[in-house]
Amino acid sequence: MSNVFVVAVDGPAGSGKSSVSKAAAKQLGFAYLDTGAAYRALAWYLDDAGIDGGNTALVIASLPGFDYRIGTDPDEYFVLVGSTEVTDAIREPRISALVSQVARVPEVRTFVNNLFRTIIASTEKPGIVVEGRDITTVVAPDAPVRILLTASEEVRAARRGAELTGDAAKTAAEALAKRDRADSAVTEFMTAAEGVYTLDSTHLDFPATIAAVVERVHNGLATPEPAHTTE
Ligand SMILES: Nc1ncnc2c1ncn2[C@@H]1O[C@H](COP(=O)(O)OP(=O)(O)OP(=O)(O)O)[C@@H](O)[C@H]1O
Ligand SMILES: Nc1ccn([C@@H]2O[C@H](COP(=O)(O)O)[C@@H](O)[C@H]2O)c(=O)n1
Repeated sequence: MSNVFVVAVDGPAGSGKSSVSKAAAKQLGFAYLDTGAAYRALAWYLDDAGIDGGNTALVIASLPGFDYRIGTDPDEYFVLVGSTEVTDAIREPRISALVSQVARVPEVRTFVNNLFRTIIASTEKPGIVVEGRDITTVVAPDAPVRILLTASEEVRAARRGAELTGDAAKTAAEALAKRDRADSAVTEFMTAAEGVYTLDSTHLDFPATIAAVVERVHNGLATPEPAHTTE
């Protein structure tokens, strides 16, 4: 049984899950697991093979051949499908537009969740920050620190838009809202589940958001596990 300290972070698209989680993991000396990358890599793999991601039977049949690896060192992040590095390719708007239809397939979710649990259990660092949409509720509901990282849709769109210019910014904002709508039909990440702390970064800058996550972890580390009693 692994003693790794799990920090579970969920939230909508563009809420800062990956950038904040990665930075927090670096500060804490923890590993970092980006779960969205697995869904993105599967969407890339299907697209590359010319398989329609909307064809559920074909998607399920493709799972045994999906050879996926991800780096969990926050300083050396990479994503591999077979021997192909897809770290950047899976961020392309084309893949973002395809990913939700793959993520809605229950067999896909079971497949990747098993992968995530294996990765978490084999972490060699004292802790791991795991981010996605259903980490606080499905993948690691018993994590000692569970956070729903959110921000208003306008602020998330503006932050994404700041990475782009002109029409690309508008298109990205629309794509972000569309993806949240599709993903919301499958997982609940707009409202925190019971016991999950909501961190709203709408009015927080990047360093303050990271500090808020790190502080929760320090508090969690300082809180002893409840004593087991025998009757
Ligand atoms: N508190 C913050 N203040 C300002 N910018 C922020 C803040 N948090 C995150 N950002 C910026 O917002 C953008 C989106 O963040 P990020 O890519 O980490 O989101 P995400 O939730 O992982 O998105 P996705 O689900 O689409 O992968 C990035 O440019 C990031 O640097
Ligand atoms: N736990 C998760 C994580 C992700 N998804 C799906 O993957 C897509 C990409 O995720 P990003 O975090 O990289 O934006 C996301 O839009 C979801 O469709 C998921 O279902 N569960």
